[in-house]
Amino acid sequence: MFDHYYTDEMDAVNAKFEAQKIAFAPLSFQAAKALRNLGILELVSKSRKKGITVKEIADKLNLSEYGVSVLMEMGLGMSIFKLKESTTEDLIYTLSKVGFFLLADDMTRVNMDFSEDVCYQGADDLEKSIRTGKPEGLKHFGNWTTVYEGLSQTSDQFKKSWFGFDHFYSDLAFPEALPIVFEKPVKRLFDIGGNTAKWAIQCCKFKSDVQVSIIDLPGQTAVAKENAKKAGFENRIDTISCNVLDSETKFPEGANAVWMSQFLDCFSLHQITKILTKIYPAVNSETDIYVLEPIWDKQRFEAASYSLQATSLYFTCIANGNSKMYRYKELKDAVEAGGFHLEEAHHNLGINSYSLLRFRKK
Ligand SMILES: C[S@@+](CC[C@H](N)C(=O)[O-])C[C@H]1O[C@@H](n2cnc3c(N)ncnc32)[C@H](O)[C@@H]1O
Repeated sequence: MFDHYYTDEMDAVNAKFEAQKIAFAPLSFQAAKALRNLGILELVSKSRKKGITVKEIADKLNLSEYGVSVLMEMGLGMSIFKLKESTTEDLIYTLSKVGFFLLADDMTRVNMDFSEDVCYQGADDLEKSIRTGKPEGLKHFGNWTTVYEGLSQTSDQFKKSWFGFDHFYSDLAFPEALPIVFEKPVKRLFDIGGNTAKWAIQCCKFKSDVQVSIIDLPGQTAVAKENAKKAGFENRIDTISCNVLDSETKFPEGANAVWMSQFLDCFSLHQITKILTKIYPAVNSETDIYVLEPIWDKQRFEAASYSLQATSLYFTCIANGNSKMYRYKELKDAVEAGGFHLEEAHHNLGINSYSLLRFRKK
């Protein structure tokens, strides 16, 4: 945990400023997005140390000086721009470090697109979601109980930002997870929540004799099957369509390893234990159960913890109404309550500090 989670050292002047940032957060978010999407950040970046005026930006981008001025002034307040000392009447803007990250940092881009295309409208229903325990914001996209039921039917823009977000985070941890999982011989691996088959395909490329079964909802297994075929692995990757929460769902037997990446965060702690209780009879004492998750109290950087804390709210108002990004102990305890015990934990996988946890039957 970061030290300042325990202390309150900020002076009142700065604390009041922080409170205003929250009070105006919807507007500042939209301003930053407009600065990025209208090409203003890029133009200011290209002006380098020389800097650029509102008039120059307005002329180059064919926008009104009024429109550019309100965005630039808010950007100055948000520390996206810095002013250059000048003798002229006009303010001369340069790009700050914050502006650089908004323009060029992948994590910031992926988070902003996800906030805009997946979360923004539904965030207005957050309070209601907390009261009802349902993802009240999901109705903006379709009439589903969870986002996973409708994922394959959402708009291209929604899918682009949802998958961009999902893949950005887990993809970076996969290369470091592969040698750990395949340290021991794995002939058959079950990938629960295997989604687009990204992990399954990487397993097949990494190990020439592994067979992977993807277990997921029907909309996702159809896409996974297609992707496995395109990658030339249709004989080594099969799919099993099911809802893991249905009472009739039984997990197949015969896996040396069970893999769940960014999967358990789709469920409440109670449901996590229930899923593990279902896996229990399908595995033996030699089967390794792998859980790959970004855990907010295991992050090296505050920006990463903050991203995860914010992602939890997406689960509340859009995804399902009852899950979140977990703390290490609560996640470990929920899995262990299903009849397993933790064998090893690797933290800090990939640049986003994923945790890879290996469990076995008690
Ligand atoms: C966040 S994605 C993770 C995808 C992938 N494992 C990764 O690491 O990028 C969660 C996956 O779990 C699946 N899922 C969610 N609820 C499910 C359920 N009740 N039964 C089966 N699969 C489910 C979703 O369809 C989705 O493919």
